[in-house]
Amino acid sequence: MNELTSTPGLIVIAIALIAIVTVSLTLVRQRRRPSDTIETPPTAPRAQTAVDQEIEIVDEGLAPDAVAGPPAPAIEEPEPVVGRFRRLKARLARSGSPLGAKLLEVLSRDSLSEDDWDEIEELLLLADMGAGPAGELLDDLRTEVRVRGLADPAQVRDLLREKLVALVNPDLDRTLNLAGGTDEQGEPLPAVVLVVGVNGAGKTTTVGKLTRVLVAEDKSVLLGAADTFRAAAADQLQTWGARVGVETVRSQRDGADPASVAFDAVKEAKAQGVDVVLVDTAGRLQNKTGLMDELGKVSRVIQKEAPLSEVLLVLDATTGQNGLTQARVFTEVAGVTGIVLTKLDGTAKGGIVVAVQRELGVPVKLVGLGEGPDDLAPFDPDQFVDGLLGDQ
Ligand SMILES: Nc1nc2c(ncn2[C@@H]2O[C@H](COP(=O)(O)OP(=O)(O)OP(=O)(O)O)[C@@H](O)[C@H]2O)c(=O)[nH]1
Repeated sequence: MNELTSTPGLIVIAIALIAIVTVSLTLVRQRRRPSDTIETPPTAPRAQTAVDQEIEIVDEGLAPDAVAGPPAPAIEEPEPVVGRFRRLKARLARSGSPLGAKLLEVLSRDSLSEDDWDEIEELLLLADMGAGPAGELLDDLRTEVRVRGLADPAQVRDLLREKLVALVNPDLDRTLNLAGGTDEQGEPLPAVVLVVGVNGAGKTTTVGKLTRVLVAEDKSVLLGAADTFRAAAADQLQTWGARVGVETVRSQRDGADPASVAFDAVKEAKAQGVDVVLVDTAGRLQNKTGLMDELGKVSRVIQKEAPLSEVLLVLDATTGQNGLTQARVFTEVAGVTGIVLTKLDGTAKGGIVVAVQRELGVPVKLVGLGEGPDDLAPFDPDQFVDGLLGDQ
């Protein structure tokens, strides 16, 4: 009989096969990234607290479920944040801003007549800069051109650039406050970023893009889907998170109390010791009182767990001056600390940056320049003005 087919031979072969399979499986498991195996933490029933009473927690579906997720797709690596604005600048130029080519065309005329100056003012107004800032810019420019006797279009253009940068105000602090602070025991708390704004402005997309920015900066992140108005919004957020291995706390119930979800998200972020928790909210309340009640409650309840580090108001740049009225309500109600101006790639109204900051007294901190996952950039006044003027 052949040695290999003898009983001891078969046993040796079987042992060798088992050993190979075991070693292979171990190697595969080790190679898998930890975020592929995000699991739902067990949800122990919790005792009713004062906060629970205020927010009338309906336990079913509200606990950190919540941290479930669709089957994890391959984890993506977000683009580095440095240099993003430079990459996206061309989109501003392509959006056909009247502050760009057309303005420069007027400025390059031999000597500027009264009609030319009127045309310049009209272009500034069309770009949604607002009557106040547009008038100031025009007066300043006119005076300086006359006093300095500037005739060379290139010099006038440089002066315009300088004045535009000054209007956008490079001195404002645009850094995101992501310092989490500590609790009474000196334990670190997560930074809590609340994201507010009217529906359709791009809140969920912005939270998704911001998650990627933070992941690219090696921060640990947790998401809270407090937009409970629309179940699809939570799904959308969860998908954004899952793409970069970030968990989402959400309710499984349509119309659950947003404050309750926000509370659970911050509580879970504390328990997990993550750096930043981003809370997405709904923006479709009909009136100011309703909005005030809901956002007030969300922010009060969050602060029982950790202070708010940032309240970001997401504004759609394409709504121009009309969006400002709604924006004002949010700033009154929610204590906004920074603006995210979305869809700047799709508007010829870049002047809205100036108007928004003037009207609301809050700096634009981030801008959305496209629908791609990494099309969100920290706002840079110099690069922005260059983009408007069509400098690549
Ligand atoms: N071109 C462009 N589109 C954007 C940008 N930001 C968001 N969008 C699009 O705007 C649309 C609305 O975005 P959402 O994030 O769903 O808006 P939302 O404010 O969360 O809306 P609700 O959940 O209904 O309150 C989506 O189609 C986004 O892809 C941007 O910077 N540029």
